Amino acid sequence: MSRSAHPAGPRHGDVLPEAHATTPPADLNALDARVWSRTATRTADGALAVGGLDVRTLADEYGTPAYLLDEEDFRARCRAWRTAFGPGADVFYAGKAFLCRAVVRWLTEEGLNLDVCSGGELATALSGGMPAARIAMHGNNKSRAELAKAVTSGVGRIVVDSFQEIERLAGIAAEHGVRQKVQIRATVGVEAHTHEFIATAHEDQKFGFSLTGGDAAEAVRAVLKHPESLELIGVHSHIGSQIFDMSGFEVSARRVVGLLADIRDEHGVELPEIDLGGGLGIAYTPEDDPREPHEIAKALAEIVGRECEAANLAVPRLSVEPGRAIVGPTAFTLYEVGTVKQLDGIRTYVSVDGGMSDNIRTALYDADYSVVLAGRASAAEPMLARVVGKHCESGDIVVRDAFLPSDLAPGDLLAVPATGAYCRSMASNYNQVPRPPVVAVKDGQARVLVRRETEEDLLRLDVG
Ligand SMILES: Cc1ncc(COP(=O)(O)O)c(C=O)c1O
Ligand SMILES: N[C@@H](CCCC[NH3+])C(=O)O
Repeated sequence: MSRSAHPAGPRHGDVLPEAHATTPPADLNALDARVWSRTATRTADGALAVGGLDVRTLADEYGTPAYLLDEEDFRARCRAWRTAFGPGADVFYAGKAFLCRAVVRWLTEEGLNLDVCSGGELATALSGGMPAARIAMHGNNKSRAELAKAVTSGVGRIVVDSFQEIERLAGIAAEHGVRQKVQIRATVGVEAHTHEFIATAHEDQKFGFSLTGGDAAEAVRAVLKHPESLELIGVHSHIGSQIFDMSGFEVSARRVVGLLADIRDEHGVELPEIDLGGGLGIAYTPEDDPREPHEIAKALAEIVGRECEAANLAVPRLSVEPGRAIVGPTAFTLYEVGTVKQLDGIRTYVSVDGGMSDNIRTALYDADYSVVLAGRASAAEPMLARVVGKHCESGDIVVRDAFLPSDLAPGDLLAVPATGAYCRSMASNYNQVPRPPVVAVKDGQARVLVRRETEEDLLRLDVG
């Protein structure tokens, strides 16, 4: 994803059929600020440290693999988004990127709202103390139970995604005597420049109501037929994920405002809100160049303001739903090297003690990551290697092509940055491998947010 075609780089005469790394970095021990969280640094003797803690100590204490989450960075990113959008807009953190109760508390304290898309995410949000009114619920196939829980908990909005769901939700809200606020998920017909699995606004896909096909207008009519149980507050668009190019968001904003104008013309109502979703890309490697929240906020406010003026509409309240852009850069995964296998003339495989069960993104989206030797610094020559996991799958790749010091050996610690989003939340127990813990670090203190799974945890579910 977002991967440019890199020419193969030289390495000990190896043949590198599909190498993506370019030339070795000038300093293999350097921590590039684009991919590392803000408190990541090297200690005087060269080890990686974060939140004031040396990864060697963290590995001893919490084991590997482990996700280490920089709380200060997380909070700073929340504040940057809040400040950029200001009091006239709402920032909903997309819980799917990574959610646990501590994160919910941080979000609540930092003034963010929360987007959930399953009963489990809703339960975590409520259990972590997020006021229900600040929760938005998504999903293309919410169950009756999930809808009922959302309605009875008092969630601030439900984003409806199908005609069946509109009727289902109207019935549930009526049953509970609730007038539920809803937004309509519109498919705005944008081909977002990202991996096809995570683009969501082109016509041929499962989410939302098509604008061009007229389904979005029909969905508005369907919602407005239930004035006692549904209150239509706005239109929602999410064009995809890991996007760098602002033009897709601009087209989306223009089309969403166009729909608001059509609704005003047909029904005589001006809807008070629009949500332009999440999707802002982050740097997984130093080649990626993401936009900052204030640039995004400015661009979106300008386009919405301009389009509303042209359509003679009052500017609606704007909301956005960043997930990856908040949590992605705040964590890295710490692994221990188990084997280093040099296949002469082919490549070097470095096996770590995790893999596709803690980071499926490389296998699923062909995603790029970077990696550094974390337990020490090294002045050895760079070698081009592939960092792989321990699973019974040859596609079990963590970092496809990485320059690491050639004195790398079993027992060394490696750290893969930018794994805060969609790694723990998409982790699996493939090969009955227990999922790693999430450990928050701040000001020299570490705190387990999500503990490591144990074999007992796995066996507890096995009741046959
Ligand atoms: C509706 C919705 N909002 C927000 C997000 C968050 O996206 P990201 O983590 O790319 O910001 C997603 C996921 O793509 C989504 O489906
Ligand atoms: N899970 C995806 C993004 C999809 C987000 C949800 N719509 C990723 O890792 O990039």
